[in-house]
Amino acid sequence: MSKLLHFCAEEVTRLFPPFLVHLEALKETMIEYSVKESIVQPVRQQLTVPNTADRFISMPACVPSRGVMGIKVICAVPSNKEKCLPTHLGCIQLYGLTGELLCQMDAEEITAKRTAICSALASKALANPDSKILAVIGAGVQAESHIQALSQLFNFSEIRVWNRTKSRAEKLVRELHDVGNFNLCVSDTVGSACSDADIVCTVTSSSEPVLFKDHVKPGQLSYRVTVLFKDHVKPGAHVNVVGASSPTTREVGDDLMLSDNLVIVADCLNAIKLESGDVIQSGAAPHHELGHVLHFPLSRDPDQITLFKNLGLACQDVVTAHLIYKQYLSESTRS
Ligand SMILES: NC(=O)C1=CN([C@@H]2O[C@H](COP(=O)(O)OP(=O)(O)OC[C@H]3O[C@@H](n4cnc5c(N)ncnc54)[C@H](O)[C@@H]3O)[C@@H](O)[C@H]2O)C=CC1
Ligand SMILES: O=C([O-])C1=[NH+]CCC1
Repeated sequence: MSKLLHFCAEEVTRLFPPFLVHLEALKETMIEYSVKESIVQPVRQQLTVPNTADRFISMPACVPSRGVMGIKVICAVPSNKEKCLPTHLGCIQLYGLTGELLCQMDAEEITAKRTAICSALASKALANPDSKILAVIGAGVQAESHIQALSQLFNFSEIRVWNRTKSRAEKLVRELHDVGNFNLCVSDTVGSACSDADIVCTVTSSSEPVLFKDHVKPGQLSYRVTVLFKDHVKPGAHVNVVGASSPTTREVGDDLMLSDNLVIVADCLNAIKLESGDVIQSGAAPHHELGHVLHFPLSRDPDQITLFKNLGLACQDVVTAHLIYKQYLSESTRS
């Protein structure tokens, strides 16, 4: 093997594709995955570190149309927050179809941005195009990337952030005060953040189990956290559910998951049935895949609530890493 090309976090930032290029590439990728079925991607492996909520996740995908395959390994370590370390750390290896290792790169920014872009694509396809109020539940890395991405596609007048630790929401609002021409503010409760919101994003993680008596089914041990209930969400709203990507974690109450008025869209129908605690524990039936609704627009009743379950897919990482690698190659050829 020749010398390994490694892009550290700073180089990934420098080589990162512009927002609209990234958006278009991920839109094509999701359609390719669901409609053309030309991407090979198993449901990822998630190893839980014993007696913790920490996960070691390996995510391979092969994208023949772009001539690449690759794997992201990502460690989700919620308790890193207390140590002031990133809670999602990882690396992507990119290979050519002949098997040569093209490069490897830091996965933090890729994970943050490609996840938010997929929520933005789902929102564009499913939400009211004239959405004015965005509610963000959580104030970590994904909260920031979701505010950045969604505010580029919608003309919001107000964005509200709720977080369990209010000071973190206040910090995020201070940091993003000049992102756009909208009122960015902190809400005291999930209910007040979501009241009249056109789009809601749940972007939380939980480290300690919290047992909610009303929500525990007979025979079920526990689930970690539920932050969003049906009463929080107005008819016609769109919800992106981004946290809770393991069978024992939740963000959404059964009342919303099982509502007759709800349409559930997943990034991957195979994965949602194995990974989403909200779907598995509520018994809700997902209806569509993101790639399908991007290709064949859904006609929906204006009072229906749409919910996009965003688990995150390896093909999104491989395609983003490929855009970064191509930018590197074009700079190398020029110099
Ligand atoms: N769908 C996808 O592709 C991806 C999903 N994620 C998931 O999104 C979620 C957020 O990720 P990051 O923003 O990177 O994490 P982060 O660690 O930066 O932020 C986590 C947020 O969750 C909040 N939180 C923690 N425990 C909570 C609880 N019990 N109740 C309410 N809020 C709580 C924290 O206050 C913080 O605001 C995580 O669950 C993560 O695993 C992350 C990356 C990709
Ligand atoms: O797709 C992804 O990278 C992740 N999904 C949940 C944790 C990390």
